[in-house]
Amino acid sequence: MANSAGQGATSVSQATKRKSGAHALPTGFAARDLCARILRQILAKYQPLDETLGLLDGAETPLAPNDRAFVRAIVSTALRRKGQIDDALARFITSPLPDKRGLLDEILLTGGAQLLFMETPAHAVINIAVEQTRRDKGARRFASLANAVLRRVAGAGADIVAAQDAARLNTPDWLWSRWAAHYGDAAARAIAEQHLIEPPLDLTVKADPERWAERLGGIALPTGSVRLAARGRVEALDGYGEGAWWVQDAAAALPARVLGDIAGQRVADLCAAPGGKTAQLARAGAQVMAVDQSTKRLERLRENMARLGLTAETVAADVTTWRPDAPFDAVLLDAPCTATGTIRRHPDIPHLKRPADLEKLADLQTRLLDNAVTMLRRGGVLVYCTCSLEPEEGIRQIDRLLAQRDDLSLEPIDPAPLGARPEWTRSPGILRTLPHQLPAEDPAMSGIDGFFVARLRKSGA
Ligand SMILES: C[S@@+](CC[C@H](N)C(=O)[O-])C[C@H]1O[C@@H](n2cnc3c(N)ncnc32)[C@H](O)[C@@H]1O
Repeated sequence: MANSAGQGATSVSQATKRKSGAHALPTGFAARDLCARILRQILAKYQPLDETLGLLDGAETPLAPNDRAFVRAIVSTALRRKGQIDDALARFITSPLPDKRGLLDEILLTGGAQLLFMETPAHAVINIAVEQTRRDKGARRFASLANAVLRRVAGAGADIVAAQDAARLNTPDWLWSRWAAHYGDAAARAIAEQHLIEPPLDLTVKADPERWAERLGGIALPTGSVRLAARGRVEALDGYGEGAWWVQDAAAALPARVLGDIAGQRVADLCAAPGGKTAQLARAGAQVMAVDQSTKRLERLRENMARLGLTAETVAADVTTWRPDAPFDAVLLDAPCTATGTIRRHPDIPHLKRPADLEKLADLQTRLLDNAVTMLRRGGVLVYCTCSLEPEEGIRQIDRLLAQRDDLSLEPIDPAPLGARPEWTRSPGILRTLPHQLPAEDPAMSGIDGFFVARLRKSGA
């Protein structure tokens, strides 16, 4: 990882100098400038990280691959560690700042992430941050403040970080108190600690996980996923072009398998795109109908299936109202949710989601689930899942459904064929993973997304 002053950016500085006739920008300016702009989009405009990274492609002068990776690393660190960075910066900002201060906060956050967590040389970080401040109309008057604050953070940063409660500071209060109430204080802390660790890459392979693990330099997990510490473009990894595997967190690979043997069955994959679970169902020999309301995301699903050489019928429809021509043998509903179980992979989530989002999504899940049940034949199996840690999006949906319908019952999930750990299947018919529940000696190979999965059967033959 390029963590020096941002290799590859010299050409950007020279080009800018030639164009404007102004003095040369410091090496690495373009990368840090993009970081501040990306962070602004996420923190002030609530745009998801994946979408803001599109700014990388729209850059006036394209960034070198090293610089692109550096931008991703800074932004991800800034989001993951924002509570700690803000706490460190605040110690040296002695008087309140006016509301109008341009990109100052994002520039300081970009600088703080590098100084405190990325071992980037302090002089480069501070020079660039001061130049960014000078060039931003709204922040210009704070250039000497940026200089003084970042210098002090550079000097005292290691001691400050050593004394901080990292898990607590980086977790919003509302999420911390919900997790403590539902899972207990120790689990809430363990979850938050796992979020600080950059997660490994998990793959679902069509066959032979042991051989692929060896070929790719990773490990085969007991669940059958292949886990790699590898970084960089997944398209460049062995087996991508031939469609031997797809990217899917080890927990995300469990719900489709909870359906059991589905070979030859008609299976509905509801809220299917981009198709990680569709691929599993098709690979298991089912006739799959993949339904999603987003035509754009369904297009991606079709591309993914084509690369993998797998087939599924696709339908663009709203699953809260859609009716199939005939009932299905099995239904998988992977409902949209707050995705608080995936914070380690998406460190923007705590900065984007609010309690009101939870309420809205829980209501949508209720409507999706109620309609999904109507698509199931008598005697058929329904699997409901979300990648959320919040009970409203998991167990409470199932409790409500069971209280309203006497033709459905929870059916025990056998952990053995799933390679599931005992703590994931503590109540019959429910599987629940928490982010810290797949420990490993090497922290970089640890963790699993937080998923809720329920298996229900409709009575009758
Ligand atoms: C959690 S993602 C699904 C991930 C997918 N199952 C996979 O494994 O790759 C949720 C999906 O729900 C879709 N969605 C949201 N509301 C919907 C609705 N009312 N009807 C159909 N699809 C919906 C979104 O477009 C999104 O693709």
